[in-house]
Amino acid sequence: YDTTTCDKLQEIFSLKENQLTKHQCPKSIGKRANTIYLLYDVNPPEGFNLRRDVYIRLAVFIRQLARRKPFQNVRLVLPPWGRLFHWKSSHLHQYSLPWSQFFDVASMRRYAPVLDFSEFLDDISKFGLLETPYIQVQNVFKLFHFQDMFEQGVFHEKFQIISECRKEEHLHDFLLQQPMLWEKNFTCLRYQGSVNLLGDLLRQQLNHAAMQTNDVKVFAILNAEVVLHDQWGDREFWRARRSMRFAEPLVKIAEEYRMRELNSNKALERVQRPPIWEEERPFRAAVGGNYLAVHIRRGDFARGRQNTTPTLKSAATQIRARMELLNLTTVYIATDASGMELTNLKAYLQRVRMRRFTPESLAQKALILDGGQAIIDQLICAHARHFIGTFESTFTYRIYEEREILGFLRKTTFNTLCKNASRGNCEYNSIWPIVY
Ligand SMILES: C[C@@H]1O[C@H](OP(=O)(O)OP(=O)(O)OC[C@H]2O[C@@H](n3cnc4c(=O)[nH]c(N)nc43)[C@H](O)[C@@H]2O)[C@@H](O)[C@H](O)[C@@H]1O
Repeated sequence: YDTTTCDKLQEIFSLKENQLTKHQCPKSIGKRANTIYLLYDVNPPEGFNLRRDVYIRLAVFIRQLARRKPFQNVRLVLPPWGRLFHWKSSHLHQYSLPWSQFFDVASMRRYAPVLDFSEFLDDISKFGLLETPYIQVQNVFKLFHFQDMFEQGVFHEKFQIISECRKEEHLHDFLLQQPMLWEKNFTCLRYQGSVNLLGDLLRQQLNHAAMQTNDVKVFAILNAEVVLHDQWGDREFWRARRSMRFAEPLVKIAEEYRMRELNSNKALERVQRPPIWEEERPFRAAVGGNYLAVHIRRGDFARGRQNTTPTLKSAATQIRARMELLNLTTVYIATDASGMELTNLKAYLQRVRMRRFTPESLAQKALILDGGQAIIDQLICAHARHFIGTFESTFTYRIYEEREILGFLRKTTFNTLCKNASRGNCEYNSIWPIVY
């Protein structure tokens, strides 16, 4: 180490009382010049599956940014999962969860330089800050949409500082609840455009703060869902998406369930699943387990989207018809329906072999949590012979994507439950095929 670096760190983190000693200033600093950590978070009410899409926007951006000076050491920090609105099991601890609870972060890291939040804390501690409770965030940007997206009918990419902005009004964001983060500046920003515009914002910040050698900077973006994809559905999108493999324990539980309850296994399903995503190739010969899978979104959809969400009776009629058409005798139901709704659905599906995953014990539920249970549902739907989803549900979209990666024929995947069983005026989800 050199003492100038240590002095600089002292200054960056304003460690007035907690002076760094020579021993706290490790050699590793010299190897990691100009490290920039980009933290982000999404509007608290948004659900799990939109959050996955926001991650892809940022991962594609960070991967490309890391190729340019002075961003070679940029890191995207994955926001800890706060308690999501749809995670109803109030007896479970579901705060500040790492992404490794649900995803294979090592696999994601082979696409873009990402860190789970605890890894970020470890990383920071390498800079001799282990003893101090705070990590200084240089600037937190809270994003807002522009009121008028089109100036004289034209959509321009732009951002603009909102002068009246009170931090106290925005403290409910999960990220800001991490007690060790301390925001030096808090800026509200109107933002319109693709994620690449964030590159301009960061450059502007670095110009202001004249980045020194061996400097460390931490920035945070709140409401990152405001930034748009650079290119939705292109090769890079799909590479980032394919790198988001689920955590192994969840994959295992889904596999065991398919074997036990659906008489299905890998050999029968014949899906594409090489050990690493980088080995996946264009493939359209997956067969899938001998069952129909249906995602029936209820809850807020049943209340607020009545024009497009079928009643349970209508859904059951459509399920029966499709099973007859495909000569299938088992249906797997993924749903957020209440106990009462499930009883009704079963009544409408009498004499149909209907299956639904529930954790086998309290211990298993405590291990997988509500988020893991939803992922297991998605995995089981992804491996079915045929799938039908809910109109405009991101939960359904993620299953479509998973099936595209596994290599199913499109007609077995991009199906939508109609409002009415007669299928007149049915609204269908769009088809976004995989690109390699
Ligand atoms: C319109 C928007 O739609 C968004 O929902 P949508 O895209 O379906 O999908 P998500 O954003 O994931 O939110 C739905 C959440 O409900 C639970 N859920 C839904 N379907 C299932 C299921 O089949 N199995 C299990 N286990 N859980 C399910 C799960 O926690 C999931 O993340 C909402 O998040 C927004 O708040 C908003 O309402």
